[in-house]
Amino acid sequence: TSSSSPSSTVLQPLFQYIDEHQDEFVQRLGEWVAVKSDSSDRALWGEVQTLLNMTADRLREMGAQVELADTGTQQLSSGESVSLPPVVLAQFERDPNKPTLCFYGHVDVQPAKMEDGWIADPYNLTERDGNLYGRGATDNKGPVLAWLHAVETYRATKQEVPVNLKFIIEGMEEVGSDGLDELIRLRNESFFSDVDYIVISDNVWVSRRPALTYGTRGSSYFFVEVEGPKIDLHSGVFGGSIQEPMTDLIALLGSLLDHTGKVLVPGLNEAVAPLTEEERKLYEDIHYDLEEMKKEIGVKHFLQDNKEGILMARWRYPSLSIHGIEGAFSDPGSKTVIPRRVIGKFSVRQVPNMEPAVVERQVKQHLQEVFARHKSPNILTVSSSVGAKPWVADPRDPQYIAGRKAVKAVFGVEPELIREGSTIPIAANFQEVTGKSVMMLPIGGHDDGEHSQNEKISRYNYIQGTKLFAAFFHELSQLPKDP
Ligand SMILES: NCC(=O)N[C@@H](Cc1c[nH]cn1)C(=O)O
Ligand SMILES: [Zn+2]
Ligand SMILES: [Zn+2]
Repeated sequence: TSSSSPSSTVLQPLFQYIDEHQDEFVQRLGEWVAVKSDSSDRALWGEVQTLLNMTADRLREMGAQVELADTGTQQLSSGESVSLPPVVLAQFERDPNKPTLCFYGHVDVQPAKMEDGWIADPYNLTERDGNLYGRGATDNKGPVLAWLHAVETYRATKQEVPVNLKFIIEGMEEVGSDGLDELIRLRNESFFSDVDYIVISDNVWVSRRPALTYGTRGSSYFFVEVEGPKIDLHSGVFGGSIQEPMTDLIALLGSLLDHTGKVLVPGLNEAVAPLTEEERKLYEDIHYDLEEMKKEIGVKHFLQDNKEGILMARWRYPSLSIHGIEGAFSDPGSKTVIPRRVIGKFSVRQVPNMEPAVVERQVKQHLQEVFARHKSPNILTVSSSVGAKPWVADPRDPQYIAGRKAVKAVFGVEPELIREGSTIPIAANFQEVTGKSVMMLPIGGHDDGEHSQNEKISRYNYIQGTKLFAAFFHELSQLPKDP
């Protein structure tokens, strides 16, 4: 059995199979990218469901027992309620002598349109210079498939998978994982009862070095609606005589943060966990090339002037980003309109020890106070969604030892220990509700452009990442058993 063999003997045939089947793995990624599973657009939830079905079918073909679990309904602002896409829960045959690993991932994506500046159709996976371009290539279809292919590799090479495996795959992550927290609570005593480790691969490295991730920021998403006249108006006719909704909105949005990036909502920064010396030291060893990163994203300078400052701003301090204005005139040309109703959209990334419910209250109160000072006749409505908590794990947990060994086996280097600025809405729930060890094992490159135009994963990362997951199963099975 694998438990008595040296790692290289076990892993070599697996790695060879992965190398030899890489074109099939890329082709399957193409089939998945072609499904427009954009969860932010309710009209595309059918596509989300299609991809969840494809995932379920693939898992069944590999021998898993699969359930498409109901996650309830979502209440729309109109009062109507709509059924949420289900969640794929899969489990392979269980051996009580093996540790149990549960992988969580998502198959929904952010929106993508050619006119946003994509070089090729975002839903047609395109390979150029060793990179596989397409929406969801790295976030998160590529990594989800890499886990499936790692299992397939063991089966195809007739090696016993050395861990018990469970999969939880959803289609609503990009909009806050609606319904998933409740499902986890409901299944805590059943599906999760025998799980030892939960692993997520939904982020990217921070440099060219592989990484293990032990924290994510939380997030609350806000909608600030300002409603004025009952119809859009001619700015030449009415301009100067009415208080315009857009002017109110811009003032509200402008009150949220200053030019240094500091969030100006009273009380919001007070909860932030103080920086300890031990934590500060962790940042010293991380590789991060400021100059390269500036070139890559096309900025002249960052708000901080050193590596530690930038990474801390991304991982351990809150931030506020303004995303867009619905109802504003945004087409090319010069329409001289006064929009009657506009909705500003922004989100606040949160860190330990911030609480989304508290942040949401503070933000709403701040906006209402600013608006009241303007004495506007317009109507202000502020609502929020997502409400995801930050997550931080203990990187000394045994799962991180297995992760480190797997990285070493595939890439020949030690991984960096990093945190992540984006949000996995369910990560903190996994840890709090199930009490299990949670780790993120990313395979995406630092320049993959999650959520951006021309998102990609490199063929190298996709294929080596598949090997990493195959090696991780093995290394996890080699950890000393609990006394
Ligand atoms: N790959 C993780 C990711 O992109 N998560 C989203 C989740 C989210 C947060 N607020 C709304 N959706 C992210 O933007 O971090
Ligand atoms: Zn993701
Ligand atoms: Zn994402």
